[in-house]
Amino acid sequence: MEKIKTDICVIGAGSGGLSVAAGAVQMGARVVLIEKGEMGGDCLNYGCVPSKALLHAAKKGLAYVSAMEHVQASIAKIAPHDSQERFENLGCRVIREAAVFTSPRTVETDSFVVTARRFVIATGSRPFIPPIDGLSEVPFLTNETLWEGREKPDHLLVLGGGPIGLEMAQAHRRLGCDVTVIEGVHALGNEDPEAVAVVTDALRAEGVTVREGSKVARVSGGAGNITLHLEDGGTITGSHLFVATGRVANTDSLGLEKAEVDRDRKGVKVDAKLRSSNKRVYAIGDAAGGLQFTHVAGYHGGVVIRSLLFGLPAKAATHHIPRATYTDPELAQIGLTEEEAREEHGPKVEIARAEIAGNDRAITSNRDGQGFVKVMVVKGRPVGVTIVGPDAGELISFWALAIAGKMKLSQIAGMVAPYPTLMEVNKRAAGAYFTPRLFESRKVKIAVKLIQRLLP
Ligand SMILES: Cc1cc2nc3c(=O)[nH]c(=O)nc-3n(C[C@H](O)[C@H](O)[C@H](O)COP(=O)(O)OP(=O)(O)OC[C@H]3O[C@@H](n4cnc5c(N)ncnc54)[C@H](O)[C@@H]3O)c2cc1C
Ligand SMILES: NC(=O)c1ccc[n+]([C@@H]2O[C@H](COP(=O)([O-])OP(=O)(O)OC[C@H]3O[C@@H](n4cnc5c(N)ncnc54)[C@H](O)[C@@H]3O)[C@@H](O)[C@H]2O)c1
Repeated sequence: MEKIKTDICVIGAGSGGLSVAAGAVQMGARVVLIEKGEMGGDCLNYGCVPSKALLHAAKKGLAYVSAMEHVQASIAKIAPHDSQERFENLGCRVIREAAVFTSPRTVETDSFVVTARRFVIATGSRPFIPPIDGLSEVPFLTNETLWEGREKPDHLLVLGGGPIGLEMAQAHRRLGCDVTVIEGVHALGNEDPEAVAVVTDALRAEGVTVREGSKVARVSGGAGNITLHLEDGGTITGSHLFVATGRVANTDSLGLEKAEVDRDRKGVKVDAKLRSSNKRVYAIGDAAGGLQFTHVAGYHGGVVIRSLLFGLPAKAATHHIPRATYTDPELAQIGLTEEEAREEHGPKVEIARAEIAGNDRAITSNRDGQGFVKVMVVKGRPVGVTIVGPDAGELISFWALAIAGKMKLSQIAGMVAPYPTLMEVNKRAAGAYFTPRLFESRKVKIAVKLIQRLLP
């Protein structure tokens, strides 16, 4: 076994690990990066990239096989950016083996013993497979295997109506499959119910069957013919089953006990600085058990770099983190939903909103269906925004800046956006906050009348 001493050892070369490794090595630290699977992790190989590529191909009306080819071509185009070669050229020592802690300061792989001043656990997550009777005896797909298919499923059963389930349900429907989503509770259960209804209505209108509150008691059948037996006695049969029922952090086979790193059901237990119970070991991204998004893993990377390299106190916050589900229409959220805002701020919350249907660019491009921007306002500042409609994932970034920059709604309403753009809907929502104050105020009307009489 070769022995290596380094400043920073990063375990996992996904969105989080790569951000730390690239940043740290380019600022002069010695970095060892250990990856047991594909460089780029889930997002590039089994997550964001293939799912967004498939959604695009399906929207463009590509045939199934061409759509899957577009998926692989998209991955191949991005892969060099995350490749072993690129990271070695940056100066990292890249090891392509599985890492296990053997002590609080040592990690081992098949061929190496790595001692480091600091470790970063960025090992991501994997699909959670629910313990349903018979499930393990039938062939089923997950986000790790869905992209290998070259034969279009006749009828795809999607277990789980979260972002993964709904995105892939819509893509497959548009690729010509029959699709049934079976969701145990509510589809997109963490999101604003009014916005979710816009998405599920659109899916249903396209022919996706979405069954909410449906619990599966048992699974039977075999390849090409799988039956879900529901607790209410009903059955649903399809040709393929895609399981998208949540995620489990990859922390169970890392030897964390030897490293004196505590974990719980969600992942490695970390403080606000993303440090574990062993102060030399940090955890970021999906492995840290909080929000599970690529941009969060990248943000975590930036936070720990400040502390790893410069010893500066840096904490990870969540109030300014946006998220989006890329169905058509898209659903995006930052900060508090209406329900959360009312719970936290009570009667202090005011809601300002604008409808997509009132946006001229949406009308001219035929995208003026259902949808809205809803802004939760407390003392003149946004504390949360929900957007459902075309390009909601793009439109939410504007609010990410506003919330991170603690901007007032007056500043946002004062912004000039080019006409005609979808972006104007954001300004209109901010403006809606002032409408009753300006246009429905007796005091304003009296003041204007007086001033008009006095003006020369
Ligand atoms: C279908 C799907 C679609 C998604 N779409 C989006 C999206 O549109 N937008 C978004 O923001 N997020 C999306 N996500 C979530 C996103 O993929 C994850 O949040 C992100 O990949 C987490 O990054 P990470 O660095 O924490 O982990 P990962 O990217 O999973 O990387 C972890 C890496 O660690 C490696 N590893 C694990 N254990 C070890 C070990 N012991 N030794 C060495 N290496 C190890 C793994 O092989 C893996 O490569 C999606 C996820 C899925 C599944
Ligand atoms: N657009 C994006 O940014 C994007 C896309 C995909 C995934 N992701 C990330 O990946 C995470 C995981 O996505 P996900 O959709 O797998 O998980 P999820 O936890 O968000 O949703 C899983 C859904 O499955 C349901 N479910 C669980 N067990 C079930 C059962 N036995 N029968 C029926 N329904 C069941 C849950 O009620 C839930 O609604 C997301 O929360 C998100 O952080 C992000």
